[in-house]
Amino acid sequence: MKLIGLTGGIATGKSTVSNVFRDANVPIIDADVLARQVVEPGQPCLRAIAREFGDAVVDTHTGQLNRAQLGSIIFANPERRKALNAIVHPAVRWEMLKVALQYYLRAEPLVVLDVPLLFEGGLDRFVTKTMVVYCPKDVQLQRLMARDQLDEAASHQRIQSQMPLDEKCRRADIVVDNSGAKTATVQRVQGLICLLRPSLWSTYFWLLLPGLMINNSSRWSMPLIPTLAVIGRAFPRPAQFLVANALPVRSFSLLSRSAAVGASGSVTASPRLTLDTSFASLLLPQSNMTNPFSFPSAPLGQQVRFRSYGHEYQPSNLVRKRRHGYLARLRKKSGQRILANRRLKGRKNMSH
Ligand SMILES: CC(C)(COP(=O)(O)OP(=O)(O)OC[C@H]1O[C@@H](n2cnc3c(N)ncnc32)[C@H](O)[C@@H]1O)[C@@H](O)C(=O)NCCC(=O)NCCS
Ligand SMILES: Nc1ncnc2c1ncn2[C@@H]1O[C@H](COP(=O)(O)OP(=O)(O)OP(=O)(O)O)[C@@H](O)[C@H]1O
Repeated sequence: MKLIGLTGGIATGKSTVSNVFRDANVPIIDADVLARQVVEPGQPCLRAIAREFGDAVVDTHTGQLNRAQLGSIIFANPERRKALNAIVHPAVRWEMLKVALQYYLRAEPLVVLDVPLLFEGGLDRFVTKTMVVYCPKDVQLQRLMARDQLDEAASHQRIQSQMPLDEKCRRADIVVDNSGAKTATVQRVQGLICLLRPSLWSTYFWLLLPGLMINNSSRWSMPLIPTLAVIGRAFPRPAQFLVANALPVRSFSLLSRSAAVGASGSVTASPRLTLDTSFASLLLPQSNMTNPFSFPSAPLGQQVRFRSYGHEYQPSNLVRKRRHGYLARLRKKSGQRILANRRLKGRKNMSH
């Protein structure tokens, strides 16, 4: 499993980048989300915070942590911040480890660890690659002030509570420039995702490795971890990390025979692929509505020609798409590189 450590300065755009990963069906372990979970009412961390900072930081009516008040205390005082980190960080790390293990057992090839304090906490040692989201200081300040409704002094305090962004960029394996428009960042990250996705073989190799290390003489240890992975896949992903929409809707020309035809005219071959009927109708022979694979959009009794007949050169769209289509490109490393390059160049069409 490739673990990408995603970090950056406060409000430089980590969530914006992690959303691109999420849309590409890459699981995210979000430290900010976990840091909120471990201070829910009734959690030991919340009791420890109340002991350390006084009951005033807990809302008497709801029992929730008063985040604005605690924020104003810790961002103004490095000692108090250290005290809070000492309470919250061990619990967050434990949660991160548990979720990462679940993803490992599910044989997820690529997982993102979104941690604002990745370098400060020394967690960069445990990830395969570190990725820093960068934007210039004045842009960062403006975005932070606008998003959190903070004045300039308070925003400066928050920025200075973290390692300088330039230092993070120096330590990073990958720097994502988010100083321009969001769409440019999204395209850049989509290209990176194609390059970062490990091949099936390397995923399988890393799954096998612990089995080999446990006992390399036992023939049962080899398939142990992959078997666990298959079992793990049977369980749903941890609820908070469920992906809202797996893949962007796009046209695929490879129709499976089991494709289910929806009432709206869209054809779903699997939960991950949505087929555009306007495109697919060019490729499938549809004789009439009694055909179980016909489209609701085809008029009753109308014959739809699959191809024209003649003696001139008639390239098959189906064969072309099978050889050079999007799915064919995804299958090979070289194809993935082509897609990544086209994304980076901002091409409108990814493939044939
Ligand atoms: C102080 C708290 C209550 C303020 O809550 P608030 O809702 O205003 O901010 P939120 O949690 O959304 O964090 C916003 C950003 O602030 C920065 N930040 C948060 N905590 C810290 C910290 N201890 N040190 C430096 N920066 C921090 C991060 O960049 C984070 O993305 C909260 O941030 C907190 O509990 N922090 C301690 C836990 C922590 O370190 N979280 C960061 C990830 S582990
Ligand atoms: N390229 C961009 N152009 C304009 N606004 C942006 C861009 N990227 C992010 N923003 C805005 O900047 C703000 C901060 O972005 P985001 O929440 O993604 O940062 P973050 O690094 O996750 O913040 P935090 O450290 O607080 O978790 C948001 O209001 C977001 O809409």
